[in-house]
Order: sequence, then C-alpha cells, then structure tokens
Amino acid sequence: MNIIRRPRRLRTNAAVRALVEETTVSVNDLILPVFLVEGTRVKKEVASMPGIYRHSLDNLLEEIAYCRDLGIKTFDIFPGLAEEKKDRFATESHRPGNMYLEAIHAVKSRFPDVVVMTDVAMDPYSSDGHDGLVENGEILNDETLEILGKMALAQAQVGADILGPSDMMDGRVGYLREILDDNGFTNVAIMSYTAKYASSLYSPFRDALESAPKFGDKKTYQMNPANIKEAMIEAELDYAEGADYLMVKPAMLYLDIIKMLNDNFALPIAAYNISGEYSLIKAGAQNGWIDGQKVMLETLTSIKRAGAKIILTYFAKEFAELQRK
Ligand SMILES: NCc1[nH]cc(CCC(=O)O)c1CC(=O)O
Repeated sequence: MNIIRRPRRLRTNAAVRALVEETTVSVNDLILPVFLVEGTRVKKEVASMPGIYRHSLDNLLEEIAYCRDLGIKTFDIFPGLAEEKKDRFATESHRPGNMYLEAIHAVKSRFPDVVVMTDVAMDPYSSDGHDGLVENGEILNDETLEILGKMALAQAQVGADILGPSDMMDGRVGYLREILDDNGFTNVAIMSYTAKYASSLYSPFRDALESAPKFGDKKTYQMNPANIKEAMIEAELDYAEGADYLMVKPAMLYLDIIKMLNDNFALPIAAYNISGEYSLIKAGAQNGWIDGQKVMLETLTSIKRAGAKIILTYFAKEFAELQRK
C-alpha cells in the first residue's frame, strides 16, 4: 500500500495534536455577562439558565472577585428592574445614582483592573419591553438615540470602559461616539452589536431580566436570520461611525457571519454566545444526552475558529474553572 499523504499522522497522539492545533480558547478571550438586581444578599437562579444567577450588588462584587481570580477580566453587566421602575421613555436608565450606575461605579472602584462593559438599550427600563421608544405601536429611531445618548453618557461618567449598544437603532454608534467625545470620554470604547439577529434564542435572557416585549416582536430593528448582506452594511456603517469592536449575535448559528466580518474588517470581532445557546447545551447535559463540558469547549472553539477573537459567554466561569484544574 503506498498512500503518500496520510493526514492521520498529525493526529497520532495528544502532543502532536496539540502541536498542530490552530485554535485555542483562552480566558483572555472571554467576557462574562452578569445579571444585576436590586436588594442585598440576593442570588436567584434563572430558571431557564441553570448555573446562572441574578445578583444584588453585594453578591455581584463577590462573584466578580471570584471570577477575576480565575483570570476573567471583562464583565458585561445587565440590569433587571422591577416593573414599577419602568416607563415609556426608560427614564430610569439615566437617572443619576440608579442601581446600574452605582454598580458600575462600585465595580470600578473595587477592581480598577477589571474592564466593565455596559449595555446601552432601553428594554430593561422600558414599560413596552422594546429597545426603542414606542409610538402608536412603532419603534421610533431618532428619538430613541437621544435616550441612548443620555444612558451612555451616564455610564461613561461612572467609569464604564466599553459601551455595548444592543438596540439596533440606525446611526447609534456615530451618535454615541460624538456624545462621548464631546464630553471628554475619548477613551471609552464602543463594542457595537453590529449584526444582531431577531433570534428565538433570546428568551432565557428575557426571563432573567423580565424584559420581554409587551407586544409584537423585534423584527423591525433586529436583523432577519435569513440575511447575510445586511450584516456587511451594518458592519460598514459601524466601522465608519467609529466602533472599536464589531459583534455578531447570536454566535453558534451565525458562524458564517462571524467569518465574513472577520475576513472583511480589521477590527476585533466579538460574538455573543447567547442565553438560549447556553440553555440548549445545559438542558442536553442535564438529560445526560450530551457531555456538557465537551460541548461547551467545542462550541467556544468553533466560535473562535470562525473568526471571533472575543466571546461573550455565560460559560466563561465554567471554562475558567476547568482551565485552572
Ligand atoms: N437589548 C436587548 C438584549 N441585550 C442582550 C440580549 C440577549 C442576550 C442573551 O440572550 O444572552 C438582548 C435580548 C433582546 O434583544 O431581546
């Protein structure tokens, strides 16, 4: 038998496999999204996200301290608000001293080396549960920008490092960049949710924050999962408007989009391995149908292989714990 090229030679043992391994996920690549709620000593598991909790600030600080010791350096904080704090205009989102702004300030004061990423979107604060201002059942674009601008500035003022506009309004990256620069926050970065699709996999996140839309869906602002071309347009716009990072969301079902943006833009590409993607894997593992840890590793590796340098993932802590062993 004369088989000249035998690819299996590079798979013979673990050392050789490690030698030729092209993609390695590191804790340096990961951002852990965390959920913040009002109160003290609150730690409530999200029913649809086993192992993920809503924390009051005191517990969140402990959680961050623990994860920081594991090597996780960046945290994306999301607020869950009581219904009575919400209104049409998301007024609470930029009220000085609100729970969210206090938390950003507290995290940055306690852990100056930690990178705090924030969420810039109306939905956690909106009585309509939408990412924009609603009028007669429509989501207004330009009026929403003004609210996002106030929210972003308030976050920058308390020490946010990276702002994450997750709303999908047109023109918001340029609008926020200008407000930040005009107020002296030239070093506050923007990680734009560039290609955010109207996915059915956000529902566990909306459970966590009780932020589901009160009517309709988000299809007039989030992208159609069937489309590739508009991701290019969104990325061109965000690049031109000054985004520092481009994000694709969700991740697992959108690896082609991650690859396309990475092939076409020199900015770091991030991917958000979202709540429903996490829940699917956890559910499969809890049923004993798949090996949760192996599927987690394969998932993160695949997202990175597709071209994401950065992965926002609820698995960050579990991954870091596994690495430490
Ligand atoms: N601004 C909304 C927002 N910011 C982050 C997520 C989802 C994150 C996840 O599912 O993990 C969503 C959900 C949505 O668009 O309804």
